[in-house]
Amino acid sequence: MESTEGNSLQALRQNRGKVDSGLTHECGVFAAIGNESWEAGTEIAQIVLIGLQALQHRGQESTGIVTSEGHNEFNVQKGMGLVKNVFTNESISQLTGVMGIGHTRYSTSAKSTAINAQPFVVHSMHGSLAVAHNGELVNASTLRKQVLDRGVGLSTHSDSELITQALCLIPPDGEVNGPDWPARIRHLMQLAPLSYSLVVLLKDRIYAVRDPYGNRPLCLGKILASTHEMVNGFTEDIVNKIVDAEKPADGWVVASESCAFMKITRYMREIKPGEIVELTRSGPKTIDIIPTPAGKAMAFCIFEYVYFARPTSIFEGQEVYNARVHCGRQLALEHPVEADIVGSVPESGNAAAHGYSLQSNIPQGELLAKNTYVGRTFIQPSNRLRQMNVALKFSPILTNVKGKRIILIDDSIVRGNTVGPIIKLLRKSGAKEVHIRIASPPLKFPCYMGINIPTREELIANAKDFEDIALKVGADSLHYLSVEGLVRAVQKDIKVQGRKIGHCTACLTGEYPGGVPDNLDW
Ligand SMILES: O=P(O)(O)OC[C@H]1O[C@H](OP(=O)(O)OP(=O)(O)O)[C@H](O)[C@@H]1O
Ligand SMILES: NC(=O)CC[C@H](N)C(=O)O
Ligand code: SF4
Ligand SMILES: [Mg+2]
Repeated sequence: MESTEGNSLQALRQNRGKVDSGLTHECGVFAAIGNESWEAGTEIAQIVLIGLQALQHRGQESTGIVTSEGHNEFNVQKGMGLVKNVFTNESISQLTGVMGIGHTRYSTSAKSTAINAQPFVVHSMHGSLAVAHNGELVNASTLRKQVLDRGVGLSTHSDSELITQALCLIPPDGEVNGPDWPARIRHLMQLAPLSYSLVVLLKDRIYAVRDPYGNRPLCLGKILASTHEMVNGFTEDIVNKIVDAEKPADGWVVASESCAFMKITRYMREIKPGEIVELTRSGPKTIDIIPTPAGKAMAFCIFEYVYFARPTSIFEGQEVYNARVHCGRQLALEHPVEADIVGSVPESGNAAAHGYSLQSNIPQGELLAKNTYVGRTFIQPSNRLRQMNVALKFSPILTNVKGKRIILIDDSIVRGNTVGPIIKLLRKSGAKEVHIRIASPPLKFPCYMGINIPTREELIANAKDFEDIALKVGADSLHYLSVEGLVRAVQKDIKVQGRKIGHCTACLTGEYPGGVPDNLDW
C-alpha cells in the first residue's frame, strides 16, 4: 500500500519519473482476440508482446500482459522496465489464452513502482476484470471519493486502478441478468469524461473505450487470415492484395497507435471519440458512442502530432509524418530566413525540417548524427553535465556545418536543455549563422491528461527573460510556429467522417478542454 500523505495532485505527482529534457510520454495499450476457431496457446500473448514493443516509445517504466483462456482466472505477467527485459520465453509460456491485453507505462498519477504496473486485475462478483489505461483522470480525486464512499477499498493511488474499481460498480439503473458491462462503461464515462483510452479484458470479451473528447488515440486492426502463409513465396505486393481483400480475419487487435500493427496485423480504422467497441470471438461491434458533456468540442492531443507518436502512425485519416511536414511548411511561411542548409535535431524534428526545406527551397541536409544508444537525458546536477549529455547524444556533421548559414529545426523546446548546447556545438564546428525554428508554439502550461509536462517554473517559455531567449541560447534568431499555424497545419489533411474536428492545445494556450483537476492546490 502506498503512503496516503498529501493527496493534492502535486503531492501525487512528486514521484513520477524525472528527466532533464524533453516531454516524457504517456502510455501504450494493446489488445488481441482470436476468432472462434483460434486455439488457446501463447500466440495471442506473442502478438500482444510484438504490439507492446512497437509501443515502447510511449512508456518505458513498466509493462504487463494479461490473457484469458475463457475462464474466470486470468494469466498475468508484469514487471518494471522495458518489454524486452520483462518478458522471457518462460513468462510468455505462462500466458496461454485466446485473448489478451497489454500495457507500456510512463507514470502520471502514481509512483513508478511494480504495484502500479498495468494492466490492473480485480476479481469481481462476476469474474475477473483487467484494465490497461492511457491517460489521466482530470477528476480523479472526486471519483476516488465516490468509489471509496461505495465501500470499495483501493490499494494504490493510481487513477487506472480507480477506473478498474469504478467498472465493478453496479450502474444507477441496476442490472437484471448479471453484469451489464456496456452500462457499467457508460456509467464510468459519465463519472469521468476525460482522459482515457482503455482496453478492458473480461473472461470472454474485450472492450475498447475512448473518452468522449477523443483526447488519447486508439485504433482497431485485424489479425490477417492465414492465407498470408499460403501465399508465401509471392512478392509482398501480391501478398498485400490478397490479404487486403474482404477475407474473414483470424482475429482483431486494438492499439494506441497503428505503428503497432505489423505484418500479420493490419490497420482497419480509428476508434471514434466516445466509442465503446465490444470485441468477441465473432468480431468487433460498436456498442455506443458517448458525446462530450454539454456538446463541448473534441480535444485530440495535438502533441501526438508534434512529438509523441511514431511518424508512421495514422491519426484522423493522415500519417503523422504528413502533418509534421505541413508544420515545417507553415513554419517556413511564418518565419523565413536566408540560409544555406536546413537540418533538424533528430529524431522528431526530421519531418518538420523536410517541410521547411520544401517550402523555402533551401536544401535539406543532416547537421547532427544521433547516438542511438544514449537514451534519455537524466536529471543532472549541473549545466556542465547537461551539456556533456547533449555532446554525447549528438555529433556535428562537419561537411554540412562548417562555414554554413544553418536553419536548425526542432519540434519543441521544453526546458531548453537541448537547444543551447547544440547551438554551442554547431558554432564550435564552424557554423557561420544558426537560426532556430521550432515547429510548435512555446509550451507554457502543464498537462493533466497523461503527459508529464513539467511545472510552469520548469518550462523555459515561462522564464522572465523569455523574449531574450535567442540571445541566451546563442542563436542568431529563434522563432516558434504560431498556435493558429499549428492547428491549420495539423488539420489540413484530416479525413474523418460524421464528426467535428477539434484538438487539445492546453499546454500552449492554457485552455483545458475538460477543466483543470479538482485537487490542484495552486
Ligand atoms: O527543451 P528540452 O527540455 O531540452 O527538450 C526538448 C527536446 O526533447 C525532445 O527530444 P528527445 O530528446 O525526447 O528525442 P527525440 O526528438 O529523438 O524524440 C524534443 O524533440 C526536443 O528535441
Ligand atoms: N501516461 C499514462 O497514460 C499513465 C496512465 C496512468 N495515469 C498511470 O499513471 O499509470
Ligand atoms: S495539454 Fe498538451 S500534451 Fe496535454 S493533452 Fe493537451 S495538447 Fe496534449
Ligand atoms: Mg528531439
